[in-house]
Amino acid sequence: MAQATPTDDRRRRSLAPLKALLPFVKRYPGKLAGALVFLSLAALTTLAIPVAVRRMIDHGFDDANSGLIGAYFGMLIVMAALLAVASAGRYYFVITLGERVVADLRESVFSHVTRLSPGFFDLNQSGEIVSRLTADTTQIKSAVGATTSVALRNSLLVIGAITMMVVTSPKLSAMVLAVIPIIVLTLVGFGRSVRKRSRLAQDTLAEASAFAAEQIGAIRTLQAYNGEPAVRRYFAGAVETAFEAARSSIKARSFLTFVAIFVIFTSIVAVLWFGARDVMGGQMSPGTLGQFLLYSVFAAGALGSLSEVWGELSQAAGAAERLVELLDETPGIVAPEKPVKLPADIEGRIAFDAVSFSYPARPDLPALHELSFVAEPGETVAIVGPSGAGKSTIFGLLLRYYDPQAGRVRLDGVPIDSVEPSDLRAALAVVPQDPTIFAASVADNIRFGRPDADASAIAAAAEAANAIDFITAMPEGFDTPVGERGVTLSGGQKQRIAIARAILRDAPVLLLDEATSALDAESESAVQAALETLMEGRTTIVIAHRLATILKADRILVMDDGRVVEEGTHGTLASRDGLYSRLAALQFDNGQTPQRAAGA
Ligand SMILES: Nc1ncnc2c1ncn2[C@@H]1O[C@H](COP(=O)(O)OP(=O)(O)OP(=O)(O)O)[C@@H](O)[C@H]1O
Repeated sequence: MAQATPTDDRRRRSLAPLKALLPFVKRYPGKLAGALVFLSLAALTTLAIPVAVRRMIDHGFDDANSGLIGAYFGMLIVMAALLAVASAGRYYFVITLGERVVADLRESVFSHVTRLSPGFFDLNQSGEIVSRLTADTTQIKSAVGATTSVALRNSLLVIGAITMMVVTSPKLSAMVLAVIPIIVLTLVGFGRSVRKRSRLAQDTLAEASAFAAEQIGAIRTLQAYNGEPAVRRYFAGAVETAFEAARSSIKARSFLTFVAIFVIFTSIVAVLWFGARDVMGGQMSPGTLGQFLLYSVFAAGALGSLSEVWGELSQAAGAAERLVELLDETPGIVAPEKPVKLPADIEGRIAFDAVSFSYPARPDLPALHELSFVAEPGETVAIVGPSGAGKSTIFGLLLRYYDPQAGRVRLDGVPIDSVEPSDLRAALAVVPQDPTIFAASVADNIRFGRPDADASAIAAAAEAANAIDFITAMPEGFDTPVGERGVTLSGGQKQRIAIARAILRDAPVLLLDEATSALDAESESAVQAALETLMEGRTTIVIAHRLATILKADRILVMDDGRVVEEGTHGTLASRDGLYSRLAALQFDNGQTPQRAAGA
């Protein structure tokens, strides 16, 4: 995604990206407080146990105090109960907090992604973004929940146990404490390397997901070209790379665990040896040694877990960093601070005024050069021109998917970058060449044009779009699911659903990208008739591929290489010896004579 800079590199070495999660955690002070209370309670109870054990060893076995032993055991059971309650409470609060934070994080990342402009998606793969939304957030879930709680509990335990060790026996403590810096340094050093490797693993995984999503989406083409083996090999390769990256991060973590546990327990054995000599020499009571030993085992166990947890937190930091990058991505198209309102009754005058534009993915290759034209209210303007001339780009700019580098686009005299993008888009209805059909019912697909439309409005739109016959013939009529991207529909049916959607939208300006694929004569005339209903009384800009459409247009703009090179009606343009007459001869005829096409 974003290019790595030296600052990125510095960030990459710390747990800092996890800080970005704080605002999400702070939204739930109740859960956070609950988690902290139970966390501290569990740690305190654990820390009290060795004291009870010492009293039991030193006094419980005296004949004089034999009655006390029952009381000591009773006390231990109360502590066990407390510890159990505190641990259960901690688990509940911490895990729900983790789940809550990740749910919020997913919502906000997704909602941010929907705000990003198409320019961002020209440069990033959708499958990769989905992987961030799922795989990375899952990794953060365990970090925010379980891992943080283990980290906090163990930090409290380490601090508490060490304090109690010093209180119990300063001499023995000094020996144990000498090894702590060794452990901490190893932790920090390995944490960095784990984090870097974990990020690499997540990045590779995201690439593999993006690849898989694309291939699965194109399964028909894949099979038609016998591309399965190559694609399988590629995916397996990507997954193996991700596995290797994960394994190297796990290796680093295992070694870290080995060092921590070995160093810690060796130092405990040493302490036990010196302590035992003190007990035999009468300088220390057996209970005190027992108490000290328990504290050092607690401290050691806690430090051991901390080393593991550190690795996990470093991994989560890698994932958080990727999400933060996505959240930091600013939309290329922003609403103006003080948006101008479009007139309530939009007439639909469209003006391009010396517009120059190149796509973010191809900054050096202008798609439009100082392009100017006007479409008057109610007028039908056909745009024709060779492939790559910039026809679709005009739609992209009008919909404000992108902003031009120079020049202005106006709707009813108002520059479109001074209005709220949603207001602008509400004034436009689009029928693309290859309409997007969602995996939903026919009715839901049409309702996409106006979400509050009722069933009768949807049926009326389907009727006007000449779609009603095939819809009612479907097994469940309007409620029939159409499959992913409408795989169960024919090309002409998809187009008519898209037209019904645009009819329902009832916007003053219609942007129509005519399908190039040949439909059979019957569905072609059904689609054509539906379009004519739709165009009535609206300003229509149509990227035209059919002579029938061109003949009906009020005006034709002929485009070549990002410029309007000719303008006029079919009659005037065809009689000139220009690009239009050449295109008309080659492209629009399609075996149809003008007369037949006009009458279709
Ligand atoms: N998202 C994009 N990123 C970068 N370049 C693009 C993008 N979309 C189009 N282009 C380039 O911009 C130029 C104009 O493309 P455009 O899609 O507007 O052409 P068109 O006239 O609609 O072509 P066609 O009739 O083949 O659909 C082409 O050179 C194309 O390669």
